[in-house]
Amino acid sequence: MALTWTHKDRGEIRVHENLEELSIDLVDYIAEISEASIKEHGAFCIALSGGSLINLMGKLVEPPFNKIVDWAKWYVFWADERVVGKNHDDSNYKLAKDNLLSKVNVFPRHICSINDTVSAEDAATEYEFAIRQMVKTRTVTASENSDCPKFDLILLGMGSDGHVASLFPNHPALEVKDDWVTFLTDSPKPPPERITFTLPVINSAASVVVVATGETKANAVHLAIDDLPSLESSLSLPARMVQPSSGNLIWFMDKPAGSKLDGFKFSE
Ligand SMILES: O=C(O)[C@H](O)[C@@H](O)[C@H](O)[C@H](O)COP(=O)(O)O
Repeated sequence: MALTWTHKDRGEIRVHENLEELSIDLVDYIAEISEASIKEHGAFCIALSGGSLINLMGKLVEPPFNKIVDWAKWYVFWADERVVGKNHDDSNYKLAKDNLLSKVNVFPRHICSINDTVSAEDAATEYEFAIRQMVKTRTVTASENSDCPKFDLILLGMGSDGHVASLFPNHPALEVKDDWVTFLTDSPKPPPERITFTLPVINSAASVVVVATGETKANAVHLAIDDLPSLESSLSLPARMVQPSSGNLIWFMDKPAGSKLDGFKFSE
């Protein structure tokens, strides 16, 4: 059974016994937000990240979720993507396609992936243009309190350095405020060339989920969530900068990842 509590500033925290329990809760939440979004505006606009997140979503392709989700109303985006061929093993598109999108009835024309034949800079520019077009046609909702799109759900993984999407500590991409999508050619996590949603876009989402599993993430989870002395809180930790202006923020983690959290330590 998950240990769940709400932090006064940092959203809802769900610490699961194991990955099986986490993955069931995660897909249950995704299905819930999908249904609510479709009811509200006729579509569900979800942005994926790469890494272990996609495997933790695997139960979406199994009963009952594969039957209860209205896949025809899904529009799939990427919160970050490696600038490699879409058939390259490093591609987040390929990861999602092989493990999820090829197994459910999302319409191919509703899958908004990058142009993998251009530079990182051009891929970011073109991706942002594509999203802007979908805001214009009201497929993607516009945020009421920023100049950004309001994705129904942005799913983020988190690195042991506290990066989310392809926003890394102390990287200039963290400072980009006017663009929706930016690019980097020096990612500390290979491959080096990536595009990524900017923080304003992430923080304009209706719901943001951060998934962190394993002992290696425990310190970053602590720094991202707990009340810290001023010195530590001034750290350039991208996961701590995820602060949706009006959306929900939920942290899905297993016990090892949550083991250094103040709330968790006292609950043992
Ligand atoms: O393209 C990427 O590399 C991901 O989007 C990245 O942000 C990932 O989500 C984290 O690095 C966590 O990855 P793991 O869950 O595999 O540790």
